[in-house]
Amino acid sequence: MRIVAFNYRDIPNFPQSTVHGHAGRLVFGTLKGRPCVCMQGRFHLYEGYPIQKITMPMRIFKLLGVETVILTNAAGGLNQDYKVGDIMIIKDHLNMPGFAGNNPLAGPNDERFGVRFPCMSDAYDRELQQMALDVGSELGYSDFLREGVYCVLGGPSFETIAECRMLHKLGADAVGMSTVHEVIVARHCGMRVFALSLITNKAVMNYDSEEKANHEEVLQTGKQRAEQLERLVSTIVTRLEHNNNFA
Ligand SMILES: O=P(O)(O)O[C@@H]1C[C@H](O)[C@@H](CO)O1
Ligand code: HPA
Repeated sequence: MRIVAFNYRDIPNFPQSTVHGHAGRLVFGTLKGRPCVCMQGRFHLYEGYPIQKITMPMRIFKLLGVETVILTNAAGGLNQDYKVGDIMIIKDHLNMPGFAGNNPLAGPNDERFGVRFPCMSDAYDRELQQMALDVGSELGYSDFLREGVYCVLGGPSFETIAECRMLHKLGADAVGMSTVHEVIVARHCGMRVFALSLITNKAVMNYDSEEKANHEEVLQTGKQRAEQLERLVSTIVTRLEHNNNFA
């Protein structure tokens, strides 16, 4: 596969990755003939960026002709059935910063991209979720493939025990610090969205627990599952309809 990569720092007005483990490159290439653009590193509220800046790449992708966006993240497992290393297909989200008014679409609506009040009940494409389940089963991943609700918080501090218990009660299966803002902007401008969480750690829910969430564990679990995640995502991409949905 021939690729062309650009460092974020060389792209005018593009935000810079500040997180360890996020390379900060935009990579263009083809996957079995399908043109793709990949972000090696995304942006987070906790890096101090305004929410519109975090999500700016989505609008750039729309202008480049992208039709399908695939997002992946690391998340803490709230669902007690989840194990570290599980891959969760995101079927819905809880947008906590949004509850407090921090939504990437706040402010004047840019009609060139979409409507003032976009629907979010269909944010995560159901056909792509089913395709991921089918691909996962063909690849032998069914034992660690899940479907669930992702909850975004602002970070960077990990959650307290009381917060984890509350989020679980509210219906979240996993908690993280990204993705949802991009999903909202991608859906606003009509791109199809598919998203996955890798459960990199178990959220601490119990006052007797000795476990402590930490970024090293997140990176380590990411490395352990990287190959399988890559196979899952690349197989999904190669099954997207030709001339229609390019990631
Ligand atoms: O995939 P993302 O960037 O959402 O990963 C999570 C949130 C923080 O960046 C980091 C914390 O360990 O993992
Ligand atoms: N909480 C929030 N974000 C995360 C976690 C977590 O436990 N793990 C990876 N990203």
